[in-house]
Amino acid sequence: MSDTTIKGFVEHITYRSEETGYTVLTLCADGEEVTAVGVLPEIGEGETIQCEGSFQVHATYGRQFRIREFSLSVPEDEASMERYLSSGLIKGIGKALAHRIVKRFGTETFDIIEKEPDRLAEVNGISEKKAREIYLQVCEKKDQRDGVLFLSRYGISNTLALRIWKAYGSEVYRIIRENPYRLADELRGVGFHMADEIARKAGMAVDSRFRVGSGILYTLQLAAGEGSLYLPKAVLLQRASRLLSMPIPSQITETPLQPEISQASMQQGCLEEGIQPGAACPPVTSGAGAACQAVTNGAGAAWEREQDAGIPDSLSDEDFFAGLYPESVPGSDEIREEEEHLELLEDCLRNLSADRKVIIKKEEGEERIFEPRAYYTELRTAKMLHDLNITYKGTEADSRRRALAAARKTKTELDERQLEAVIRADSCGVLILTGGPGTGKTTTINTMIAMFEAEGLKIALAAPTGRAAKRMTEATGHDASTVHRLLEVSGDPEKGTVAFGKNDEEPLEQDVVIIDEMSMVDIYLMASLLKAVPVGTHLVLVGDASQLPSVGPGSVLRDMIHSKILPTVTLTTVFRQAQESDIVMNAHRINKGEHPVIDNKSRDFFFLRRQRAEDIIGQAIHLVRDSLPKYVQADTADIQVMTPMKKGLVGTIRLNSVMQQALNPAMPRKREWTRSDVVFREGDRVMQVRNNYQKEWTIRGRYGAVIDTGAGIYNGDMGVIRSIDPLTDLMTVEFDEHRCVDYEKSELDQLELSYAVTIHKAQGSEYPAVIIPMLRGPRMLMNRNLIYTAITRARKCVVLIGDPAVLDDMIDNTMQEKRYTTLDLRLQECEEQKHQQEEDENPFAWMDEPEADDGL
Ligand SMILES: Nc1ncnc2c1ncn2[C@@H]1O[C@H](COP(=O)(O)OP(=O)(O)OP(=O)(O)O)[C@@H](O)[C@H]1O
Repeated sequence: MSDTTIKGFVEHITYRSEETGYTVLTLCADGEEVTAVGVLPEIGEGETIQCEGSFQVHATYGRQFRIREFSLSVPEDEASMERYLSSGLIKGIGKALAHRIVKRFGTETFDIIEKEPDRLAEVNGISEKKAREIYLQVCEKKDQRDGVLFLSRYGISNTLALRIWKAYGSEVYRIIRENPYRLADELRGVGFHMADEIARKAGMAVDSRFRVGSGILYTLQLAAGEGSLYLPKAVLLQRASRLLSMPIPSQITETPLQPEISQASMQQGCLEEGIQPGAACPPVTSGAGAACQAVTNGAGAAWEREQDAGIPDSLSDEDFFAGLYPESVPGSDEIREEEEHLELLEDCLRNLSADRKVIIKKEEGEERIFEPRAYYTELRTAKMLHDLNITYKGTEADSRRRALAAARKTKTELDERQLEAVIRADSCGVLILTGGPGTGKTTTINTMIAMFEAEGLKIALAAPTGRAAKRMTEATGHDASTVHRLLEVSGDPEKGTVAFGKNDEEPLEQDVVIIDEMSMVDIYLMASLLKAVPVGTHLVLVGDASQLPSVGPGSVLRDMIHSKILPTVTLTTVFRQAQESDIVMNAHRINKGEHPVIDNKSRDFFFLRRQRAEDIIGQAIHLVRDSLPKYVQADTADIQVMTPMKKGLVGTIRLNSVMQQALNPAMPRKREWTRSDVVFREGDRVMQVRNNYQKEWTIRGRYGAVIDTGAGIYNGDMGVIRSIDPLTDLMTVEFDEHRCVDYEKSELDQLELSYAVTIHKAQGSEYPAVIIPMLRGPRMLMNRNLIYTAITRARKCVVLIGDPAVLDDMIDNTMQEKRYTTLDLRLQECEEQKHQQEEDENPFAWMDEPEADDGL
């Protein structure tokens, strides 16, 4: 059908998607009403537009005009002008005033507004000030629309274009012409690839310094997404070259994976050295320490994100790693090209450093490149931890007495290390308590609480996720909150506007702060926490360093332990004995690289051999629906299937769809909503997938009376869809403790079906029974760390279903992606500085230093 041009004013906007800009509107053109559809920037009713496109007949909606090209016109006749001014687009002008303005100036109205705005004051009811405001608004609207239209030509969505316009205003034309990469470097939501596409359309050279510089910064951001806080220069330049599709200089190579130094081996070291009662310096996990670098498993979280970014299911290890290595030996031309390229990269890196966009540090035999925020956050975190880590001198004997009294009061038989931990929590500013499942961490925390309470101290308990906080509350009998809630978070983390009410100016008032599940705390949350903890507070950090690391950047728990600067007690005795819990014993075996016996003679650890994905899923459904609830005396909703991946034959996407059909099939009386092919049905199990601090919840009594209200639904919170109300257009989800939350359709992106969840998402939660499909997946993901984390989520029963060889391979696979972090090094630097300072102040102090105080 041939293109036509129509011009008219927007009489009514029937529908508009803010996300895509898709708009359905009624256009009044030559006295005729036309339904027009197309992707348009933000326009208002009353505006005059000119559109190019064609008339088509839609099967349901009939004849409509499909807009291909679009431009805004200044209203030309008096009626359009009046309509525009009174449409509400210009604040402060209503119908009557618009009428008076147009009556006064006629068809020259817009000329007057733009060129002689002062004359608006001639109209009754318009002061000079108001005239100026009208002028500014009209100009601003016009400029904004022109800007958005200009950006849309580069394929930028309207919503994003509007944000770009708000950030740069009319400077955007120059930015696009000179350096579109600024958008990627400075604005959330604009990635390097988008800026690169804009630059390509704007005709920018591929070896432009702006492009290379932006590529380097983007490479650092990607590394942060995988958990790293810096990259060694060689690694950075190689990854950046790959991103920029430029030759990879053969002078630089990267080792992407390396064996994990497991918690077990760290503990082994500790066992050998032991924690000698009376050791002068704080006992630390060591042994493997010298060899142990800040290595953590970032692979999983990163892999999950990459899956979301569209990596095909079928990607094999070979495919994945193929991209990581140079393919062939270069010839002389290629070598020259590589050299030039290396020079360009180095030069751009120097410029970034001069502009303070990166920090380059030479340490430990290499050059390291940090984003300034990452560098200073680690540095400040180390400094704050170091400052907090005071030893209350001369109190050791008192601390021991208090710890023993608390143990007596709670009728707890503490072993040597547990007692050591309680004493150090009292005598030190910072204590790290670490150990695997069943090693008595909770018991130790409870004794600490009793001790601090007896001293009349105020205690705060917190954990990184809602579920972990709930578990902490149950285990201690004391209220625990999320760390975010403790710090009185406000704002929206998705938009990067998080603020904490508790900080260095308004610190926490409690005398003792105990944080559980520390393995999930990333460096930024840690820094925010420490800011709010004043020196003199007792900070107790509890966690299992063998669990998956935090989703966010950093390797906080492991680095703190590895630094050997902070008092650390590692619990290694497993108190839950084999006859009582094979889950715990097997988890410890797996952590040490041993293979559990899978003869199904256990009461809580089972392996069901199945080869085909269909059989695995069928078996999982049978267990969830029929056998496990009775076996562990729990609700069907408490039996959790957890799997390594989102995609694939037994990934969460597929499992959720199949399990939904089996456990909560469609029925005429069950209402449902659909979002991106996923059906959300009344009765479905769902999980909140991001923190929403503002989301309000209500608890109602039997007859609907409100019993309690509050705000905050967190990433990982699980619930059931209770109702979908067609009248209010709201979906009500009931979370733990009967907290009911209403969701609008547009908020469905905050929820996912949760019949099956990824192991990463289940981190920090516990369930009565856990089912884990064992089917082959990417080796990078399927490692010991992951299976250890999955198994330790179960309280009463674990059922693995699939191929036993997969379990064996996971246990043997200790390869994981390296997280580049330096909190340990910074802590050591703080300590060195302290010694140096002491030495400078009194260079002969060592001469009259007493013999090492045994501390206890
Ligand atoms: N010193 C001890 N002597 C005997 N039993 C103990 C001792 N300490 C803890 N226990 C028992 O061992 C079991 C596990 O202890 P606890 O729950 O404190 O460990 P945990 O490390 O917190 O475990 P998880 O990480 O699995 O929650 C509990 O039944 C507890 O009563």
